[in-house]
Amino acid sequence: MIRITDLRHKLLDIPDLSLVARHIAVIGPNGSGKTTLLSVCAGLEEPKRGRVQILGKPPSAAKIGWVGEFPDRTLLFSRVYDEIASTPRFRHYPCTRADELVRAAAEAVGIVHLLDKKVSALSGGEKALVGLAAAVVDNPEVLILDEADSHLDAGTAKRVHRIVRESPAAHVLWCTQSMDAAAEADFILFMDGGRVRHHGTPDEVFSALEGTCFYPTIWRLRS
Ligand SMILES: Nc1ncnc2c1ncn2[C@@H]1O[C@H](COP(=O)(O)OP(=O)(O)OP(=O)(O)O)[C@@H](O)[C@H]1O
Repeated sequence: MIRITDLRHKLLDIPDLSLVARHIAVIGPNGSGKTTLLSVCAGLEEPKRGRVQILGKPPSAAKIGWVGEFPDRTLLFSRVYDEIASTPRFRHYPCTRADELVRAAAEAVGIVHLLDKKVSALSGGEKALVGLAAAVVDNPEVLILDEADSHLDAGTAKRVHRIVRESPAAHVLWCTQSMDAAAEADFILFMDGGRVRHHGTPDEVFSALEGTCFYPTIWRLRS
């Protein structure tokens, strides 16, 4: 469970929210607080007031895989292999185990051909895939992705959605501007002005958003 209690931080104002669903999409207009909420849940920002508990622990104690909105700002190593290997190496895994994990993550994300490349030579979408491989390499308890699909072509985005859906993480907290992707989540948070304005299943949330630009295109076409 992800439990939010009396959270006040920057523009966020979320009195009480318990999230038990596995695949949770966070949607809402620009500047509504999605990234801020994900950053607090990932333990990257300490809230001014209130708290977030991830699986009964503070975020800093949970095993979290994080993919930021701007991979250029979050990838630290010059070689793709070293970026994906950073978590197993920080955890002092034996070299052979770290190598197995890196190759399995690269295989799952479809970037084995990039392993020996320099990160600086990659496209934006390739960097996003490297960030995803680095986030899933050591089977995080919770996977948090901030618009990880925004740089990707439609086919690659579909593959990423599948990887994320099939991830063994207890929760995937996923911010996206693709309402069609959000429609496949188990649970949706719709944010506006730092508050959670709607939450529930895709049916519940999107029925409240019918007639707005947040209604999924695939749903509009089928009706
Ligand atoms: N200390 C603060 N107090 C109140 N609001 C703040 C503070 N710091 C930043 N903000 C506002 O928070 C908003 C940024 O929120 P955030 O990046 O979480 O939004 P977002 O929903 O992820 O947006 P986008 O879809 O554009 O990525 C901005 O409008 C910014 O001005």
